[in-house]
Amino acid sequence: MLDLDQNKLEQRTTRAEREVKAIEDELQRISEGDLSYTGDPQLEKLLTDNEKLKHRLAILENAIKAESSGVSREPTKREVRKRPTLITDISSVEGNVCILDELKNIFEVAITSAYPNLIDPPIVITLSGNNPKFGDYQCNSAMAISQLLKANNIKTNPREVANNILNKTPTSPLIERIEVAGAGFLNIYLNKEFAEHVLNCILRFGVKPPPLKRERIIVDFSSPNIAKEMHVGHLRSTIIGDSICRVLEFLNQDVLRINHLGDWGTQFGMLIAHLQDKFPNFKTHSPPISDLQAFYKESKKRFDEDEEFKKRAYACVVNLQSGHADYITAWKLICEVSRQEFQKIYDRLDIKIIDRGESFYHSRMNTVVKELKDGGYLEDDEGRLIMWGDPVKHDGIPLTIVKSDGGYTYDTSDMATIKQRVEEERGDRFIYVTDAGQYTHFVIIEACARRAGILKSGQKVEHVGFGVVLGEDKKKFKTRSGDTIKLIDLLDEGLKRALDKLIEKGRDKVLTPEELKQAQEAVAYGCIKYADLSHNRVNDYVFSFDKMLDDKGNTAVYLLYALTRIRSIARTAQISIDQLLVEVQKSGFKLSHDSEWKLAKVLLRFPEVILKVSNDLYMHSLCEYLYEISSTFTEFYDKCYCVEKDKEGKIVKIIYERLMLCEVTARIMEKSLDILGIKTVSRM
Ligand SMILES: NC(=[NH2+])NCCC[C@H](N)C(=O)O
Repeated sequence: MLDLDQNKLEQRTTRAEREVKAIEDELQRISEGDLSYTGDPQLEKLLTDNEKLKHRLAILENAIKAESSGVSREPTKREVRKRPTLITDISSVEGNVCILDELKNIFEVAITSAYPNLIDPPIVITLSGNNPKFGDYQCNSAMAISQLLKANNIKTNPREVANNILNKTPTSPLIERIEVAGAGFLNIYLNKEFAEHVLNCILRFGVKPPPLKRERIIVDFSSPNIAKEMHVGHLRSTIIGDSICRVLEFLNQDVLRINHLGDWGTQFGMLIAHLQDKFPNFKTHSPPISDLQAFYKESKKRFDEDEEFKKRAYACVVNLQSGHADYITAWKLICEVSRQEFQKIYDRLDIKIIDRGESFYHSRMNTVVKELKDGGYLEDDEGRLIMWGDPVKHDGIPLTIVKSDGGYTYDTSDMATIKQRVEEERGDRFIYVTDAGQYTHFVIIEACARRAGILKSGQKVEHVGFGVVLGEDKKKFKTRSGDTIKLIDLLDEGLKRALDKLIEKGRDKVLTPEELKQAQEAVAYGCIKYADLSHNRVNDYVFSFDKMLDDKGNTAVYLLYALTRIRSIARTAQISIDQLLVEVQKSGFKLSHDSEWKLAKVLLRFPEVILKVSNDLYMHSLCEYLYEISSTFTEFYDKCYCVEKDKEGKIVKIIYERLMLCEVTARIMEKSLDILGIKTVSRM
């Protein structure tokens, strides 16, 4: 009986143990991701698909590894780049040729034919700097290529690579010769004949832009807020934004200049309430608000101190938002007063811009909010609706799309704005010029717009940020009494200081009153713009009239003087541009003196400087270039006389080539100053 029981018990134990073992095995397989035990056909299919994908992934990973280590292999069809078309004949070249780009093309051809199996080899061309020993430009690809080859167990050294590249470099009318130097540099010497031809073209046809694919570019700049002051930050945005538009317009881009005025928001509630009290008949008689800032301050004071007023202000917002006619009229009146103030600044600085403030997007905000809601992009956060740029990582801060009271924010308006610019304006490039503090705002706007599919690949968002303006004491820019400086007052002071400077130099005695006034304005506004543009915009900058009106160093005054001096050379020679053209065609144009050649090479760089600036939007490179032209010109003029006079001051000889260099220099300087928004004068 006992035996029998024991037997049964043993059998049951073994069975149980077997079952436990089976369950354990299954658990093990499941935890390793193997679900095959289920026998579900759909799952089976997914599992095989998964296996296939894993295999594919391994192949791709290997390919990526091979590529990043620079392994050379047969390039795939897609990787074979279209061979660039090179310039073969000088006469086909015009004055707008970008030498740097052509050299890149030449060396792309050379390098890809020397190393056909290298995927995406580095094509590094730079300006050689001041030492003529290193040529005019350099190709520095040999070192990097040699590294790539070594990583792939191909024994070589940079000099050998440089020589291989040199052997494959096609001849070009741009290049006189190329030398292998040092550790494998390729020093490139430009061809004088080519330079002479280009300068001749500029003389005959003017300064022409290098070709660039036309894009629709929306530049959002200036953008002050209604009823609040337009401060020095907005001045920076205005100056930088205008100059960016100018360079893009010069390059034949389709530019839309937008003033994204802060013309919508809760501040209008108190402004309207105050308007109703102060000017009850505002609907029939335009209210004489001369100082909107003071008006703003008064209404703010009442808003903060008077509960009754506050309630009315809120009611006004509701009425305005719902489009009540009287409230719209009041709002328009207030906006108009501000606009007229802003326009005074724009007129003085010669700024063209289209007003399209936040209110323009009022109804579009509803649409975008609905779309974002429907798309499942919004999350509830204690009653607010927020959107993350990255829904998984939650990097940075999210946008607040709808506030807990149902209202919209700056974020909402910028989402509606970017959607309008993509879908209605059909923009390719979206540029925002604001203080550096708004950088993250635009990063998140871009991320959210991409996430929501508003922005497509190929469409670029660029935030052009800038630093704070400081006073000479390196503190926040304020008046002596500590008030914020009104822009109009600042411009007036500029005018006064410019006139003082001109009188100090005795210019009032030689210029006509009209010329003096022109010079005064050119100097005043020119120096304010140039001081801003000539610094790397991301840095804070110290606003100093003394520094910007200095006629030595890299200032507008120095450049404007230099330009008038160059212009006066042809005037003393009494040679018109037509005569100059005839003479130059007769004698042929030859660069002989070293200083002429040096100046010519600087002038030839204009297209590459313009293309660089239009791409990175750092205008200070153009200012540095202008300063380089002007100092190279001075060096040339010191060494090379253009007009020879006898003891009595009678002209005995004119060197036309040199007058021509003067003319081309002046034209390139004028064009550059024009791009910076600076007016030039013929006499100063
Ligand atoms: N789309 C934009 N958010 N543009 C910039 C607007 C600048 C804003 N009004 C300010 O004063 O700071």
